[in-house]
Amino acid sequence: EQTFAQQIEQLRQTLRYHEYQYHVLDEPKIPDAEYDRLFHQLKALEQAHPEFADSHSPTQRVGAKPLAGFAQVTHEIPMLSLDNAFSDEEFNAFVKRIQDRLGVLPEPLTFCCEPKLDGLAVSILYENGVLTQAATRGDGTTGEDITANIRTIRNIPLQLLTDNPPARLEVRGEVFMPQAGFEKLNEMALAKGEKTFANPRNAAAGSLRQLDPKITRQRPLMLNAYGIGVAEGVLLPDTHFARLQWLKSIGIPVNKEIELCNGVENVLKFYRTMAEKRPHLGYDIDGTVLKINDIALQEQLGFISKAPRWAIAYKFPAQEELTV
Ligand SMILES: NC(=O)n1nc(-c2ccco2)nc1N
Repeated sequence: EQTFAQQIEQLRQTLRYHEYQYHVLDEPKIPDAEYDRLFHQLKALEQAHPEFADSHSPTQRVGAKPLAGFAQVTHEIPMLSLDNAFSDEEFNAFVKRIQDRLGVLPEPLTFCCEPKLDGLAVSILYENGVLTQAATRGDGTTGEDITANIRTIRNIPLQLLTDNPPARLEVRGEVFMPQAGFEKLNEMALAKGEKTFANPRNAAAGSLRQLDPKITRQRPLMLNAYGIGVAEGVLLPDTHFARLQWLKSIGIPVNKEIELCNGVENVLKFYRTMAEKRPHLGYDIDGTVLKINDIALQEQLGFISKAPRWAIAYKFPAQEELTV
């Protein structure tokens, strides 16, 4: 005979497991109706026994009342935007710049190749395994706190699926709206005489900027992780691809098209393959993102900050504040 606390905890674990199977592995073990039945059973138990309330329970996705505005969040590690290539020549020039900068290079050079989802970049912070904050990319340094809205996205876990979670883990990824959900949303908007969205990216942006999480919750949004920002209390794998696999293993959804390519020819083949797949992926992509897989090489290469390499500001010493 289980206590109510044990029943509640067991249902929470069971629901987290099935969310992982469905949203991360795409291998549901039970029909949706069974999941819904368990979900409502947990909701009823939690309502009958508020002493066991837990904000990280799978039922706690729509919490807060509408916000008056969005707080600002400063990214500890800037979320910089990507440089672009529009031809094989430009990609080859990118590789040549790397070779010139690094001198000796492993041969072949391994790239982690990813579809470039056309959504909104976000940063999601997990502290001791629980989701505590989420923010938009903003200008790369400062974003908007959209924690309440991010919590409503079904494939984002409220708690990491691991027994020894990192003290702090910042997941970076793209929130997007699949095409089918976008079309259904616009149909409903038309039927209700409301404004429609021009494309899934605008729909995703508009849905994340809702001040009322109850509205965001009704929008068919999804996350695909593509990187890690802050990571404390965990030893991360030393390649990007292995880091993405690790994220997937602890419950974070990662796009299934991502693969490793050895050498420029295979990278360009991935690019052409993704171009062919593009019309029937079910979500918008606007290209591919091709990353050096080895983290040590990434760190050697670093970032070209937004600042131009050709100008410098020569400042006067700070003036003593005039005390009035
Ligand atoms: N949008 C998108 O799918 N992205 N964006 C990155 C990225 C942005 C900065 C570093 O990596 N990676 C992927 N797959």
